[in-house]
Amino acid sequence: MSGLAILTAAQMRAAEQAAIASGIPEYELMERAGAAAAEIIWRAGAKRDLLVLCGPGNNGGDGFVIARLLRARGVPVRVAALGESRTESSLKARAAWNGPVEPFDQAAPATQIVDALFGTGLSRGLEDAVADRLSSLTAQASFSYAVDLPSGVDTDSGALLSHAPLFGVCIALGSLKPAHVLHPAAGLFRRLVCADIGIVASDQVHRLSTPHLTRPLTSDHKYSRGLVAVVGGSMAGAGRLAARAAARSGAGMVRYLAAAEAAAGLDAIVTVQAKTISELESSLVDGRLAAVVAGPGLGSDERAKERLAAVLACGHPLVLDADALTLLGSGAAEGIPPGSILTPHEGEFARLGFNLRGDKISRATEAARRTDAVIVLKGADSVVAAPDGRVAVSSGASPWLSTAGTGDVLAGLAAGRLAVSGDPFSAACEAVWLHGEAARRAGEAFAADDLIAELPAAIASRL
Ligand SMILES: NC(=O)C1=CN([C@@H]2O[C@H](COP(=O)(O)OP(=O)(O)OC[C@H]3O[C@@H](n4cnc5c(N)ncnc54)[C@H](OP(=O)(O)O)[C@@H]3O)[C@@H](O)[C@H]2O)[C@@H](O)CC1
Ligand SMILES: Nc1ncnc2c1ncn2[C@@H]1O[C@H](COP(=O)(O)OP(=O)(O)O)[C@@H](O)[C@H]1O
Ligand SMILES: [K+]
Repeated sequence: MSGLAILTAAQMRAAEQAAIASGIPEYELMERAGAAAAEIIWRAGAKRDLLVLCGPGNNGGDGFVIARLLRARGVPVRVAALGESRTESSLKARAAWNGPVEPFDQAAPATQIVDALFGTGLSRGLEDAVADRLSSLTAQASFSYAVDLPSGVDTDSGALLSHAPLFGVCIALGSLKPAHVLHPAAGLFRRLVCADIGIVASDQVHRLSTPHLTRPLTSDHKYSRGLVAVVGGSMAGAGRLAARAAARSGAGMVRYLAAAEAAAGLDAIVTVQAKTISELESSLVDGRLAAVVAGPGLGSDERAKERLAAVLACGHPLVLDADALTLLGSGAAEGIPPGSILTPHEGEFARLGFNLRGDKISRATEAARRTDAVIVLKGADSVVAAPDGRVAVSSGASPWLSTAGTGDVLAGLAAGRLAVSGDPFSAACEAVWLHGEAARRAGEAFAADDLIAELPAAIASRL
């Protein structure tokens, strides 16, 4: 289920070198990049007047190619450069443009603007005057395009090294980079297009793609489709949200292991009284259990700790979220059964005590390696990392998801998908995608309960 590859700046350079070694000259890659970007711009803006802003490196070189090719199609093109070109290929592209080049700080606005100032080679923030002018020219244009990356973003972390405007389209060259999917950088464009320039990239790290789901077989029964248990705690509502999401995930059966008298809920969910530790332990002794969810509403007192210990000892694949993660704390690296999924948000991730720095993809990857579990590091950009190094990054989910209880829904959904397939990485990827799709269908100002109601339609869309 891999999607578009995501390469760091160094991996991109290595892929570029491999392409060059295979016989494609570096300048040919620049021509391909410029041609692909020019085509996208032509389709969007046709013959509207265009200003191309070119930087000193190869990103600027791409800009000169874009300018030349669109001029040849009859577009009124102006070019403004930030100083001299400094690379062999960009010098060649500038010479081939063979037209006037205005100083960057004096360029007048245009209907369309192309930011080809900096791409993957940006090593520090833009000077204030440059960043301000880029923002002002972009704000005045009706069509705006960032070539490869919006100038000012850190390629590998998605951090902003200097402030940058909002672009209409970002044209990623050759492959995606982390900044195309990680916030805040991923919020700097309305549309993302990836132009193929013939670079071969590993998709070990990729953008989350739409899953391919399957219908139950005629030979299936409720246990073969996957039995999920949700461990209730002191805040029963959160556990019930997880249980109800699991019940609409495609799994065959859901048991809710109640810590108190169970309130009425979805009748299809089998409520099992599991108030005491021995009741909980015996309810977890069932070889048919394919996934157990713990954490939503579990609580953080002594009783919660004992319940979590019973869950960790049961041996079934787990989905651990919320209070379970907080209780695990720095003990997360030990004792998690194989094939499990952990779904922390950034706060819970910090409490897991790995003391990891750096970008979100690297931190999630390292945590997956240390816990031997799939990590879903949630947020506006959710990173799903497997212990073997595979990573899928989701971005573009509805910000309306930032409402209480949606994480509980994700945990239940992940457990349901895990029970269906038994594969924790694909289950986590499917859950994140379905969660985002359900949010899209739920529209605005929804509650977590509304998200659950949309799950069957989200699943139906991928059968
Ligand atoms: N990889 C591929 O396959 C392909 C890549 N291609 C394209 O190449 C792009 C990468 O090109 P690139 O490496 O030349 O870097 P780029 O982003 O143009 O900038 C580097 C220059 O900027 C300078 N500089 C840095 N920060 C600065 C600042 N704040 N303010 C001022 N200056 C600053 C830096 O100087 P220095 O840091 O050394 O002082 C250096 O001179 C990539 O994004 C894509 O568009 C395609 O052509 C085809 C295939
Ligand atoms: N701004 C946002 N844009 C997109 N998705 C978001 C945003 N904020 C939160 N989410 C998603 O919503 C869910 C929130 O989970 P969580 O923080 O555990 O909330 P809760 O504990 O209230 O259930 C996660 O799946 C997260 O990825
Ligand atoms: K750029």
